[in-house]
Amino acid sequence: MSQTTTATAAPVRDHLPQLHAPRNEGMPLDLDWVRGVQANTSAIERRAATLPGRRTVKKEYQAAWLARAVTLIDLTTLAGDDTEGRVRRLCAKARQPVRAELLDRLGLPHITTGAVCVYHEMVPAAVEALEGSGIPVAAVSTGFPAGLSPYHLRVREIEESVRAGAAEIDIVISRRHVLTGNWQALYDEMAEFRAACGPAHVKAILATGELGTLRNVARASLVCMMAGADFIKTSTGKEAVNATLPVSLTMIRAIRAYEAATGVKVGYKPAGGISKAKDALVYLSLMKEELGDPWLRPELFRFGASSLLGDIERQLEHFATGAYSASWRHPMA
Ligand SMILES: O=C[C@H](O)COP(=O)(O)O
Repeated sequence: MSQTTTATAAPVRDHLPQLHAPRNEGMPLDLDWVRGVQANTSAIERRAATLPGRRTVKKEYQAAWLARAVTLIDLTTLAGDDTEGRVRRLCAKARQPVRAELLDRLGLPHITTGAVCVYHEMVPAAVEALEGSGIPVAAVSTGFPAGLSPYHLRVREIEESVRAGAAEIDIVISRRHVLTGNWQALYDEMAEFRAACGPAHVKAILATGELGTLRNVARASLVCMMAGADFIKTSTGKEAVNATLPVSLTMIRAIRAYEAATGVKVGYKPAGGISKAKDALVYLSLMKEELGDPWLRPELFRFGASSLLGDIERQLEHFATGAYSASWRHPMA
């Protein structure tokens, strides 16, 4: 049962400068709703298992879809040996992620990535390097990746990153609140983190690989949205298991349920281990099928990825020239 997703036109043609979606103002914690959420793990896993083998996008549209995927990448470096120089090179890549000549040959518009994602200390360098580009800087925060530094310092870290110019803050939640079913504590934490973000949009990293069950993933997604998360994000990239398709289905369906109840569209960011162009196409078709076209834009969908762009570039080069280039020709920074 191969269902083919077809684009009606080159899907990147309408790529606009980066805009954020309206904020999610949140709602009071509805514990009955949270406790009533179930996740049918075997059904979710069965559905997820059918996704990679399907022909998701027709061949003739693939280059355009891959270019679309580039516009959705939070181009990321989160390494202990990050330097301002590396971040500046990454930002140059974000401004021009694919060679102009290649895009011209494919008849595609010039594009940028969705954002650049760095640690707090690298925010000023990224802000300076991206000035005038319209590309937002995202800062990981709140004691990323474990989220176990003193609580007041986690709140302070958010405020400092916003002051340094980050337009997006990727916070990590306290996994223990999920594992102990303390939904009130998770809600309060998320609401305070959101308030500390001020005008910056907030992505809630659930670290799903550490939450035990898909039911916990579904409930944590819902609580974070109720507390005002603008995006929910799977992983830090540092857990043993990061973004997976079953987790994505679970979180996407929580987003759908939240929209049905509140009318508010919350964004989705799978992160960690997404490094192949073909995986990006699977995610795009999943978003289109489960949530629809609004979630194919940077306002509502991002890939958290450090090496995906290199593989997409190689595929685009193949579309343009018929030959693959070596991966070393596509350095990130
Ligand atoms: O949020 C982004 C992730 O840390 C990137 O993970 P990755 O290096 O596996 O692509």
